[in-house]
Amino acid sequence: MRSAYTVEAVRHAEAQLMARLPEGALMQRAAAGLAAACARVLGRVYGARVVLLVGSGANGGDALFAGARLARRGAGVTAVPLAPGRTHPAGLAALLKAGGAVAEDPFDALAGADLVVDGITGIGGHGGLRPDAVPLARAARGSNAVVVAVDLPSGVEADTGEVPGEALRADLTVTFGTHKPALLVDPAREYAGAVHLVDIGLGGELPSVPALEALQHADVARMLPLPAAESDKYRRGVVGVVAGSARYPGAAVLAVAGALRGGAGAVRYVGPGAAAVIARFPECLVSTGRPGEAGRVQSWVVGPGIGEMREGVREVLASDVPVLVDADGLRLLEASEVRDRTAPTLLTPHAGEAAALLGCAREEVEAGRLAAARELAARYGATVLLKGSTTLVAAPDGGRSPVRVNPMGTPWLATAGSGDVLSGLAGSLLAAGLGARDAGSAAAYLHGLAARLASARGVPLTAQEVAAALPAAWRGVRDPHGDEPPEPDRP
Ligand SMILES: NC(=O)C1=CN([C@@H]2O[C@H](COP(=O)(O)OP(=O)(O)OC[C@H]3O[C@@H](n4cnc5c(N)ncnc54)[C@H](OP(=O)(O)O)[C@@H]3O)[C@@H](O)[C@H]2O)[C@@H](O)CC1
Ligand SMILES: Nc1ncnc2c1ncn2[C@@H]1O[C@H](COP(=O)(O)OP(=O)(O)O)[C@@H](O)[C@H]1O
Ligand SMILES: [K+]
Repeated sequence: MRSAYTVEAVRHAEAQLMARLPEGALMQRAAAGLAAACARVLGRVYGARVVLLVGSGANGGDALFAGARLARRGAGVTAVPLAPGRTHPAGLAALLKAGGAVAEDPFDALAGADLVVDGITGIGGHGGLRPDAVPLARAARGSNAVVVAVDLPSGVEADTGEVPGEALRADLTVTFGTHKPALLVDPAREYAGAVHLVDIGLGGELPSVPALEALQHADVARMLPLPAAESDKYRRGVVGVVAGSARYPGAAVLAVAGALRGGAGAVRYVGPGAAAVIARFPECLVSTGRPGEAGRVQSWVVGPGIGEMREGVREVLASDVPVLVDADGLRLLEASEVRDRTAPTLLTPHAGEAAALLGCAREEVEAGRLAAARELAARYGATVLLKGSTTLVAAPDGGRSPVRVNPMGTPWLATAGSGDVLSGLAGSLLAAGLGARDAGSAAAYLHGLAARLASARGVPLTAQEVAAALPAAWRGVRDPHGDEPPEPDRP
């Protein structure tokens, strides 16, 4: 499990640690890790031209001390102080002593740089880049230099992943002690580039519950249901799928395709797509009546492509088993039908659906995903899986459990019907006995991994191919020697 902590938690942990260490020791650890990462990026330090963008806080101090280390190894290092007179004094002195200098013309320096180090703001920054920093950030991005951000790309909000104004776009972010939410949640995550975590000894001082957590292969492998010797199809769990309509028969097929690969012992399909489903999946139990008449299930999935089937949503929400509501189901539900449930509910909106549920604009959800997921979970008393470039899973427990962020996706998933596959898959995991938070986050993980496998080397994928790659994804997470596939190329 990887985790991310808020600024408050980081500052508290740093204070505890600093109280036991000589003054400046922590910053030296950070600077050493930063300089080593810069040296790896440069390949050859001697003769390299390095420009430091230096803000008024300790983030600038890190940049200056790392610059001093690079200067001692023969790099030509110049600093661009953004708040002259408030530059970290010891850091600046160290840089000058090591042979570095203050840049005479910042834009000339940036134009000729091999490496730019962004030390404008870290966890203390708020409100986006200030006007004087904007042209420098743009010049850095417009140069041929590799841009390395210190702790965070300057201009992003550490705790939320929001980007309120302009921010600096980095190729690599070297972060200290722990990830911060902004490094895992879009839009900020986009600005960070690759992320390298430097251990500065903070681990033991951080609280046991982080703000965010991201599953890894081993975590998912532990959650996935395995049939035991005594299992039969009913004990493994039956998932009921209410999906599709005359207008969208494909949604029924795709949701069932996901459900068949989620570990439940049987899939019951209920709705007008029964003929299409049985033609494609003879292993599915189908009926055309009402959900309440279809026989017992251990979970329901309701919503993909159901059009105006309001009655189906109402009936399923009135049941006493876990329910996943997706797509049209989210439009048709009454908030009280969700809030009054005693069994778990998992809502799986994309940003547009989340905006409709919250009564705000889609852009607002996309700009503040973390806040939107938490707010939805609180308002509906349901677990919320917010889909999109960053998929988040928030539980309705007032922040007691960390929000899960899915590290395993690919923009190739932005293809029609892939959400239907996800809903079936997550519903199947619910039927197999996983809690809503685990079912949602494990499903998003497998779904993302399947998509990465199916789109390997940059091949467009279809929703059916995502479903077909799910067995390979299960195998992948279960393989103790399996490598996690690299992040797909981002445009
Ligand atoms: N604590 C530790 O032990 C360790 C900390 N470490 C490092 O310290 C970093 C945190 O340092 P920090 O607290 O000094 O804040 P920081 O991110 O440098 O920025 C705040 C300064 O910027 C200013 N400012 C604010 N907003 C701004 C904006 N939009 N645009 C421009 N300026 C803006 C604000 O001044 P203002 O002008 O508002 O008075 C303030 O002076 C952390 O990220 C890590 O890198 C490591 O060395 C490990 C040990
Ligand atoms: N830019 C993106 N990057 C990564 N994943 C994405 C992106 N856009 C969409 N997705 C994923 O693709 C799926 C799309 O689901 P959804 O929006 O419900 O589409 P549909 O209704 O067509 O099935 C979700 O799993 C979502 O997280
Ligand atoms: K920075």
